[in-house]
Amino acid sequence: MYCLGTSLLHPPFREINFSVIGQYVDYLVKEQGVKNIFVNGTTGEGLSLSISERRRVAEEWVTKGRNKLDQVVIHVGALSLKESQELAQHAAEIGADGIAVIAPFFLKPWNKDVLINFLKEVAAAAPALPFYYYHIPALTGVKIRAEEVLDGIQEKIPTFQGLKFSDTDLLDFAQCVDQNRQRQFAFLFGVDEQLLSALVMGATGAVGSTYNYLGKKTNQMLEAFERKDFSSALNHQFCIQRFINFVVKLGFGVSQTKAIMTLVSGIPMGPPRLPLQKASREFTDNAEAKLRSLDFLSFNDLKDGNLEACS
Ligand SMILES: CC(=O)N[C@H](C=O)[C@@H](O)[C@H](O)[C@H](O)CO
Ligand SMILES: CC(=O)C(=O)O
Repeated sequence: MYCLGTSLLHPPFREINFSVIGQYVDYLVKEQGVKNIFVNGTTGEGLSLSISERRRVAEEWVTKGRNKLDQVVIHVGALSLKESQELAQHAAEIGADGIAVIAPFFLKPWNKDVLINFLKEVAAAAPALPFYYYHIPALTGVKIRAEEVLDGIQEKIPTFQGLKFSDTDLLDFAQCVDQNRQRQFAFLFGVDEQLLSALVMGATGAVGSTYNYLGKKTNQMLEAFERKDFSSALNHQFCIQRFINFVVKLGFGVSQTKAIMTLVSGIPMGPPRLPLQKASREFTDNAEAKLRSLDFLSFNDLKDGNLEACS
């Protein structure tokens, strides 16, 4: 069974608008079929929030998601080990389902052992919570291969539950799977445009920004893959890629995700925080036209004779 996590939260507005989180939960569950949430990660600008904001955001997702969501995993990574531990402990107190941690990215661990020592100290602050290592080398600058990090990790971190792998190195990803076949780890893939390839390599789930608004489409791909209908799965992946490729060429990142999600869901995600800049009007208009042409934003009048439509 695959769990399709979305990455969230988009803190709506520069001052976080906590009041839309309940609506956001309902939208993801009902409209996108997404019931696993990854809070305060990349897309949620977790590292741009203060510690007290991170705590409140986590609380709000856990509370509003109760009896609606399957899992709420809180990203608790920080440069300060102490803050990271405090967030881990808080996640346990509020009843989150797991915690995830990125590598510290200013003063960096230079080898696997040092990185694991850091992760271990965070995990120990929440000894009853499943722990995920969030591998995102392009953003942290910590390039230690995930396959190395996983080697022997369970002995060091007894709560180790899995990997969130946000990198395009499928050799590294596949080796993580292959070398841990006897263990019940979760292998969550984080490059949405390549998810199908990762599924072939043994991914057990996915966490990504586009599942906010392409969750339903991605679920169709997961279902096709599960019933071994690989040609349909590939068609779904191509459709998703047509959109991602289009926005990547315009310049795609966290700000643009917020703009698209506001457009598609109608829930105001607000602008990002500095140092990010709000997506331009031109970007949003182009992205909207593309979503319509692919029928990701369904408008009946477009369906007839639309060669590009994906649904
Ligand atoms: C670096 C980054 O933000 N990655 C996101 C999550 O991990 C992905 O969901 C990408 O936004 C997506 O794959 C499009 O490239
Ligand atoms: C996209 C993602 O995985 C994150 O927000 O961390």
